[in-house]
Amino acid sequence: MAKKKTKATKTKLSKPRLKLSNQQKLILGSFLLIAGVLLFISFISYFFTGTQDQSTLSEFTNKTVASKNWLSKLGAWLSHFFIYKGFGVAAFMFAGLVFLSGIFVITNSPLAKLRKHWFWGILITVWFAVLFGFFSKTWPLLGGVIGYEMNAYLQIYIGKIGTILLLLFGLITYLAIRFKLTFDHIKNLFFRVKSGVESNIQNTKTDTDDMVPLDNNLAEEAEAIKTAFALDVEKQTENTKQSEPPKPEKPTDTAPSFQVDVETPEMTIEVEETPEELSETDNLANKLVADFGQFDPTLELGNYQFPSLDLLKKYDSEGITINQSELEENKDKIVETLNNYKIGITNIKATIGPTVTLYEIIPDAGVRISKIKNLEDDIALSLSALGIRIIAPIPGKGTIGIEVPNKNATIVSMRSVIASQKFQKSEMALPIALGKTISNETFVVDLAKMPHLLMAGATGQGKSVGLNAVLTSLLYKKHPAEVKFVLVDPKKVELTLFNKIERHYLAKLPDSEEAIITDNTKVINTLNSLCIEMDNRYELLKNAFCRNIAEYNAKFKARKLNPNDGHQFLPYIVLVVDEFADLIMTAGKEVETPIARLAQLARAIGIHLIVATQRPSVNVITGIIKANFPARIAFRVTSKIDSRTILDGAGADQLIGRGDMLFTQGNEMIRLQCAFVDTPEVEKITDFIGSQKAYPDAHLLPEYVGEESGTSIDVDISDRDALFRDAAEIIVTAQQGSASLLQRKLKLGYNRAGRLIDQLEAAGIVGGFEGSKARQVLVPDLTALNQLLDNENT
Ligand SMILES: Nc1ncnc2c1ncn2[C@@H]1O[C@H](COP(=O)(O)OP(=O)(O)OP(=O)(O)O)[C@@H](O)[C@H]1O
Repeated sequence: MAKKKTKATKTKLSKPRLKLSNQQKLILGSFLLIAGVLLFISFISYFFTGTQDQSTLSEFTNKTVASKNWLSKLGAWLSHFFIYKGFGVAAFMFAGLVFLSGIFVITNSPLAKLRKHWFWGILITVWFAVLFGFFSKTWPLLGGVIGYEMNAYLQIYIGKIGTILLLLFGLITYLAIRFKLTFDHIKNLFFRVKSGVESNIQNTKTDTDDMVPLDNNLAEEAEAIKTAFALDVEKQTENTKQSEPPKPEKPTDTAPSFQVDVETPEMTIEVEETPEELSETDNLANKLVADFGQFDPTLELGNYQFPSLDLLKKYDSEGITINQSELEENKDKIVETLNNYKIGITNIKATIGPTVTLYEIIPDAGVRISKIKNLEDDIALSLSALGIRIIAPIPGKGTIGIEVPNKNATIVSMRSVIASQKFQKSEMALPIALGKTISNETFVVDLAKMPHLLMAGATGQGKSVGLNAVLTSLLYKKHPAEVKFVLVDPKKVELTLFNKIERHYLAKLPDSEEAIITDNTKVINTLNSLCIEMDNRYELLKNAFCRNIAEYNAKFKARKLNPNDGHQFLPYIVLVVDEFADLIMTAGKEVETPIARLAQLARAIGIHLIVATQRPSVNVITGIIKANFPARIAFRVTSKIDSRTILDGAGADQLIGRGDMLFTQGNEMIRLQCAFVDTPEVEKITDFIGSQKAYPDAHLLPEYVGEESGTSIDVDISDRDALFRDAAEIIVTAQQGSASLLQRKLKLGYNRAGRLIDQLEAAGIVGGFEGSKARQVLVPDLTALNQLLDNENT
């Protein structure tokens, strides 16, 4: 907008203006105004006094000879010059032009416009002079000498008809250029005149006309079209600046309708020219964007600084070093082992990665691939190395790959992947720099496209580092307004550092104190709250006619969605669950159901899940979870079965650990070295972000009222759980009214334990729900409990 304005001013400035002082302009302007008026008066007077003044013209300097002109001698001379010797009546145009010039000078209007008026004014004058030249013999004053001479000159060369046609051509050209006249306008005018005449005829015949029924039919149709295009008719009339055709004096029902019917085909052509109309909301949105610019979600933390690369550590052992002797040695061993089994090779090529080197071989014709695949252990034995993986064949390459770990692995630093062009220039919604591939290329993926990530690996193989790498990537690329994390960390120590950025990047339940969830019971509430958030977001998307969060946010930024209707900019939400196995063990279905629901539905509304587990067994990673997590990362696992569970194939058991991983998004498997980010680095980053201005609170998720908070529950004695008495005894003995105690002691799921607590409350054994505190136990000891329960039964 600002740009547009400056442009407009520039164009205005470039138009020539008079370089005079304001006083000089006033003097010159008023002189011209007066001159225009004087010319006009003298011209008028000329028609009354011209003939009498003829004789005085030659006596201009003679003071004794007076002129009859209203402006005396000067008037007589000027009018004679302009009208008689000049252009006849058309000379009035000069009076007008001089007067107009005065106005332009005084108001300091652009001279270019004035020049245009003069140009067209002179042309009109000449045109009229030539036209009136035809009548010069009878009325010489009409066209003046110039008009007469020009007319006569043209007649000599093109004759009378030619001159008339030339004048007509001049008229058409003038109208076309000045008033943008088109053929359609002429046609319209013609039809109007024609229909006007016809309607007059109709008027005289209406009483007796037996064609009325037919006309009525036409009339109905025409009436509809007429209403639809009423606006256009008006517009056309204005544009062409033609005078209105004679209107029928008092139109009858049939007559005017018939008239419109004739016009219809021309109207249709005009419709195509009509610019597309914007809806009211679009207009308003455009106006708002023009006034305030696009909505900027980052404005509240406008001064937020992204962490700099210096916060990340540089490692000495970075960069690939080629150990030629190691390469040769491995190559020889591979060739030798294969030869021992009578497998010939036509070609061998090595690609050195940060942790492993890929040897690509092309076997002789006729060698079975499965034969090489079966030699995995033999090759591993001959190379005396862990983690040999054979990829036979490498998809899309027509070679067989043998991955051999390097003797000295190089660290892939977080700094190197964050600094890479690929990451810095990525336009992804949620870019993650995972690490480097075997060909040493930085590997960047979009979490929003995955859309959820499952991570598994035995303890100590790099899962936590992997999670940190994911979170760090997002911190380096996304503003606090654009992404929020929900962190679940049952181990309580892995993600604690992120507490420092609670008010920038974390989301939590309204009543919870800690943003990072470490208590398994709270996870259920959070997951259910995320489900509510998901439903709310779907509602918003539906109302905004958007299919996904990106479309919705783009529309919101363009101010097409009204915040008063509940619309708001939606940040992406990334839910990170560490130690998923632990959660499933303690809460079972109660966790699985909302996780599966989120995984199934949340992709479009910007909630993405990252679930990490140590134990990738089938009762943790159930079929329903697996089906909804197409993107998986496997660090080293201990068994082939675990590898199958997580990757649907072997391979993860052959990794070498320390961040060596396999990544799949459903199809091919990519071996990567995970970027390494150490705890002090994460601490520095979170310190840096945490020290900056933050939002007043963490992003609040919708409130979820869990089952635990149920108030008055009347439970029938006969409906009590079979374990009711046991539960009551445990609670009374421990004097602690908590569901988790029952879960532990009775090995129950959360749901059943919660129900038991409700029943205990109804029986008056424990008190009401008290938020995060355990319920009060109302029965002091087992004797009292027995008494109470016995009394109930009688
Ligand atoms: N990408 C990596 N590059 C180099 N070393 C790594 C990498 N990832 C992990 N390591 C090494 O492995 C160690 C263990 O990693 P990490 O703490 O991530 O394991 P984990 O799988 O989370 O274990 P646990 O499940 O017990 O928490 C790290 O302290 C580090 O020394």
